[in-house]
Amino acid sequence: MFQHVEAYPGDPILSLNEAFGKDPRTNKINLSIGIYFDDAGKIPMLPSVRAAEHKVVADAGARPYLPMEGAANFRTAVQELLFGADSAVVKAGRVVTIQAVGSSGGLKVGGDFIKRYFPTSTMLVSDPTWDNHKAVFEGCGLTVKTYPYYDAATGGLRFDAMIEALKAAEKKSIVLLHACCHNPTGVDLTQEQWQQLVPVLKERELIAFLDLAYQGYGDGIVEDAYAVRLLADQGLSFFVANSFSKSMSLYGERCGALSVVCPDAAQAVNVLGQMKATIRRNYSNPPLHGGQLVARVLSDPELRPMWEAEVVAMRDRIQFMRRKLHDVLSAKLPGRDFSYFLTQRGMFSYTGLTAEQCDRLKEEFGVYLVRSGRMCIAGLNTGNVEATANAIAAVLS
Ligand SMILES: Cc1[nH+]cc(COP(=O)(O)O)c(/C=N/[C@@H](CC(=O)O)C(=O)O)c1O
Repeated sequence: MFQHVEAYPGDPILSLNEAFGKDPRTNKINLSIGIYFDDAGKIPMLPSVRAAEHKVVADAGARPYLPMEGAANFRTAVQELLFGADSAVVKAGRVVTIQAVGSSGGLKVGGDFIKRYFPTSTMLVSDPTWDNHKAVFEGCGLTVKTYPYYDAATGGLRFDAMIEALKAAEKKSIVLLHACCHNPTGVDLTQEQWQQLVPVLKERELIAFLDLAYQGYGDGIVEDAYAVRLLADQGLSFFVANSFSKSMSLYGERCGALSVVCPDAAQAVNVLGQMKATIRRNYSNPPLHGGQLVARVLSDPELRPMWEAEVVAMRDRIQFMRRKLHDVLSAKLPGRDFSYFLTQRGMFSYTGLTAEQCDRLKEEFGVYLVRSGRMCIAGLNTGNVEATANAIAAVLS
């Protein structure tokens, strides 16, 4: 019956993380999956989220289906977080926001919507990009191609090449852009470069699809929404998927959203309607609990500042570990340049380590990086940074 079903090779990130979990070594170090671990190596339950959960559980009652588009309080809170409390596009009724099953669900719903209404459009993603972007959008039936992005020679951005490629892109191409904290490279556009990108998007009638999975891990919660607010202020229509997995440490609660900025309120009504239909065809309606935690944290005057301070602390700890690893490695291998750990931002750094070197790190030292050479800095802590540096020094020597 299923003889033709081929074996699953595993996911480059999630299956590696599962392998880490099964690894019996007590000195193993997980720098693979994009999860924030605290200095004790644990996934935190943020105090603001715990307090919200107490309130939500105290008020909890029946568990009805949510509307296809999700809970109204969640959707409103997301719009304020992404676009700002005084957003003109929100006030004009031009923004559609749906609650999704993680931002992965938002990407999928967005991809299905695009396939139906822009059937000949190509999806352009950065080279490289998050491992699952290509799979999600190809799963929607879209053709996925890349635009130049990462400069392996400098550890930075090939901005000119990126712009040239987008200037040559077919009209109505969809351009996937990481709003901040690029995965896997940690290399972001500057605000000036975002400003230079806008006229190219307009001239070529390109449709931006922003992925904002790490809001707060770059420069700050508001600062990391810069690209979203710039494109909205500049009158562009675009998509933005956002996640609370990392910013609220709610990974397994699957809390994300998809927003679409439309040209006018009338079109927004129909876009919302067809988003609902697309959701119904995918998973019918989103989960209740996690979204209510998010809505409570974002809207509660006591919990919101608590959460914002918690995000600062997570960002600062990652920055501290970036500096620590840079210093320890530089001391061990003085001739090598590890400055990319300091210039790259957010949760990841692109180490330039080969797949074979990553294999050695895992097999010989129990240090897990994604085979692309991506390192999740948030997996580093004061207890494992020396061992990590020793392992990297060994495979580089
Ligand atoms: C850019 C990006 N977008 C979306 C997601 C999915 O987020 P969620 O809201 O939980 O559905 C992730 C997750 N990335 C990490 C985990 C994973 O691969 O699923 C990672 O890159 O390790 C991203 O890195």
